[in-house]
Amino acid sequence: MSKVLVSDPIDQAGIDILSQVAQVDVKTGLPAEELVRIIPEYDALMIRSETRVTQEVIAAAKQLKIIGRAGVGVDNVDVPAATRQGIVVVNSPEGNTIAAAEHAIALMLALSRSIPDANTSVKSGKWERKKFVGTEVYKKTLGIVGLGKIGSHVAAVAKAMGMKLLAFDPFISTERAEHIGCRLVDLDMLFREADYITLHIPKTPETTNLINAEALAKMKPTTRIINCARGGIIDEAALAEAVKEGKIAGAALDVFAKEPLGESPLCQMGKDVILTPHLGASTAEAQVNVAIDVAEQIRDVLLGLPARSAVNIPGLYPDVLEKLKPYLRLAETLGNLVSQLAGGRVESLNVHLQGELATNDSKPIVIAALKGLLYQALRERVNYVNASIEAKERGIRVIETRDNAVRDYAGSLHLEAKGSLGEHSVTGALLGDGEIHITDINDFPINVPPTHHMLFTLHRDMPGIIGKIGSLLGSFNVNIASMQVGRKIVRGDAVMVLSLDDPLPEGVLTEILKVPGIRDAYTVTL
Ligand SMILES: NC(=O)c1ccc[n+]([C@@H]2O[C@H](COP(=O)([O-])OP(=O)(O)OC[C@H]3O[C@@H](n4cnc5c(N)ncnc54)[C@H](O)[C@@H]3O)[C@@H](O)[C@H]2O)c1
Ligand SMILES: O=C(O)CC[C@@H](O)C(=O)O
Repeated sequence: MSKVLVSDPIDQAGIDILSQVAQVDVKTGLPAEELVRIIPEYDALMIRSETRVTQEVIAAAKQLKIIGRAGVGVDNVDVPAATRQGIVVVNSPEGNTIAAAEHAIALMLALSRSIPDANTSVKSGKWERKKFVGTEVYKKTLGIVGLGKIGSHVAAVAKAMGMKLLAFDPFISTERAEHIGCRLVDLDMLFREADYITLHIPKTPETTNLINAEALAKMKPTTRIINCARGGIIDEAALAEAVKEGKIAGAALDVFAKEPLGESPLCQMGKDVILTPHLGASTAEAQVNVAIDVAEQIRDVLLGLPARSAVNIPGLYPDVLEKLKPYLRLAETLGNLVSQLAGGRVESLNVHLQGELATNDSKPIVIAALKGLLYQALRERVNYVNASIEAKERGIRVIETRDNAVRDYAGSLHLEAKGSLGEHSVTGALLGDGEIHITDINDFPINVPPTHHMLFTLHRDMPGIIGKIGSLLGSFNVNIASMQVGRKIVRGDAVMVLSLDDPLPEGVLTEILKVPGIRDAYTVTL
């Protein structure tokens, strides 16, 4: 039975789903070295934002197939290291959108009306009505940085509260922004004009310290900043200084460069700075959503099915996969076959998609072909996650061409590989019942299903040659299951394809190559 480690607090709904297919161990708050020590026994890891899945953890995770992040941000996972090791990383892109957006709105209102300090004041027996005079958000300008899922929901709520909306998002069209009710502006203008600035962007090299001393200097003394996105997007020391000196009016932060925050100048600030401990996603509803979403994906991957929100493999959604599955098998088989014909150290792979295959998203097909191509070198280590990276690292040039004209088959795939045994090509198609057929080898037409042990020869089409190969194999006690010859012209060059019941014993290939008329011979295991 598979084993899943849940290393952060996850809603029981997720644990229940995982328990259907695996032994689930919930061990939260593990020190880093303890996680490295125990991770080798697990097939899946489910986390929220606390667990740091570092390169060291991944290197130790010899059995791990999937890391599930019950939330959006995967910045606590070393995704490139996971990809390299063939581990799928999945998240829940939408499960906590509403929770995070509502937290940003709550912080904006709490900041405007000093709610946390007013609450503390009343509870301490005071009645300080003058001290807590606030400001309204109605008719104020809200600058939204990042107009994705959360930013868009914040925009909808803010618009309903009568706010004017500016937005900065270099990846969103003006039409989309206008549809949401926002005017797209550059960052400089947003900094200068907004009364409230709310951040809803990922932390990337471009967004790290986006709000620094220079940016803060452009803002109005009445500006308030809300960060419910990621720590590190704001330079916290510069922010504390700006609020202290009255360069801006205040800030409300849910996320920090280092979490837990611990000692920080921000903790010394009064009512104009509000801090929450990364609570954006912490609603009962969001926790159920993300737990179910991610647990279902872990369950599916453990059962050999695709994940719907993998961040490190192309979108193999179940419906797409269902349609493509036979073609993925075809691509893998042909990739494996052509790699054995071309020999080790393949330099280039040309993937030519024909007929209905040319009209589909080709990325999964190319990946499947690479997975097959690398199988001889990497065996079970190569999968859909790391095939492209492994091919790139081996310097394999991948060329993709397509031709949507339908010929003999609805869709067929032609692979050409250049390796240490020269250039070789194979074509394959699916028959009506989904059975794979090899329809061409090195431009010689054939029609054979792939089998476990195969022998291919290139020879001169002449009387007696087939009989000689048959007798030779017989003398080594190798049983031939089927045999077919493909030729372009009579008594010209030809290929012979034999399906064998047994692997070819050592030395037989050398004997075959000695048969007069045989130019080349290859054994293949599929
Ligand atoms: N506080 C929490 O608990 C909590 C909860 C959920 C999500 N989040 C965080 O909120 C953020 C937004 O999440 P989302 O679901 O809306 O993501 P999303 O991918 O839907 O939206 C992000 C938007 O940022 C834009 N963007 C990227 N780089 C940008 C840049 N340099 N400048 C401006 N815009 C840029 C993208 O075009 C996109 O529209 C993420 O960082 C996520 O991790 C935090
Ligand atoms: O796990 C959490 O509570 C935080 C989640 C949030 O930061 C996210 O990126 O989804």
